[in-house]
Amino acid sequence: MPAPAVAATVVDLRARIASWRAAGERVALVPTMGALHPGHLSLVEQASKAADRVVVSIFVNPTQFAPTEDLATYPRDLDGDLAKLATVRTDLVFAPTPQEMYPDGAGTVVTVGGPSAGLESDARPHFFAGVATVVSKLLIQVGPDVAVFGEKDFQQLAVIRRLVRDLHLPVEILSGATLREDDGLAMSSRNVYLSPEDRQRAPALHRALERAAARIAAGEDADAALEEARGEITAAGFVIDYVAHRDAATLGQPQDGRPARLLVAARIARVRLIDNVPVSPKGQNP
Ligand SMILES: Nc1ncnc2c1ncn2[C@@H]1O[C@H](COP(=O)(O)OP(=O)(O)OP(=O)(O)O)[C@@H](O)[C@H]1O
Ligand SMILES: CC(C)(CO)[C@@H](O)C(=O)[O-]
Ligand code: BAL
Repeated sequence: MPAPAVAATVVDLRARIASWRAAGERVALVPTMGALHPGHLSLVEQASKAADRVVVSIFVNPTQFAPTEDLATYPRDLDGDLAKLATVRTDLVFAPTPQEMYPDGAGTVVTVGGPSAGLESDARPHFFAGVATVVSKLLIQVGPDVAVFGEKDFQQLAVIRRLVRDLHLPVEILSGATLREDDGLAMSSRNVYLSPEDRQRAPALHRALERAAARIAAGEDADAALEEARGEITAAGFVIDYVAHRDAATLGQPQDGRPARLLVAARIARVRLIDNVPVSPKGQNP
């Protein structure tokens, strides 16, 4: 397939989408920060099954980075991303500049309650307002029927579902399963920061979560299972931000009989990784 067309301005984006709308076509949006990997491409494939036209946004959103974080060094490779998108059906890439997205004087911030509290917000207090603001803008700019987000960013997914619900945005949010490397490490654009040694250690995150989830599902004490997971993750060389057992929908405390999730964020050297796995409700284990 040829490389997809690129729109850099909201005016151009809207003109192209208007022509599809005039033909009665359904539109899907896949928001990304680029440096695409197979996990992103799986979301694009899911989008192409749900709509006639697929828009992928590539924008490293400055408002979700703290001044101490990696905005300047975040991997960027638009040409490489376009070549990867040519292998799946993408009709349009929206790649705005920061000035296009946040024109001088832009001062509107979207904050979401509920699932934003705790976890990522404890380590990155600025994060969800930045994400909610840029995702609101993208949803308003594109006006898609569906938008697809990855379960890898599980709290982000819950925040976006709440944003869409609370603002009555007319879009269906779909989620895509986490694609993993063969050794279980969740694919992530930031994995390129890992040294070869830390790359060897990194699958410990997923292994520890899976073990703890199996123990909790088998009826063992959740606090003990989490403590053992923390020990394994620390032994692999990570500094833990959180290892948590939460209700999968609200991200509040887990409730008996409702789907739950184990979530982790941890740092190895200067690289911060996140991951999560499901826990089957009691009585529903294989
Ligand atoms: N391994 C994966 N499998 C499926 N979806 C993913 C995966 N990694 C990221 N995504 C999803 O892709 C979308 C864009 O994410 P983003 O561009 O931040 O990529 P990322 O790999 O998560 O990068 P980062 O290293 O910044 O976390 C998000 O909805 C995210 O949840
Ligand atoms: C949703 C998103 C594209 C907003 O910048 C980003 O947080 C991401 O890539 O997960
Ligand atoms: N995938 C989440 C984007 C971020 O960490 O900024």
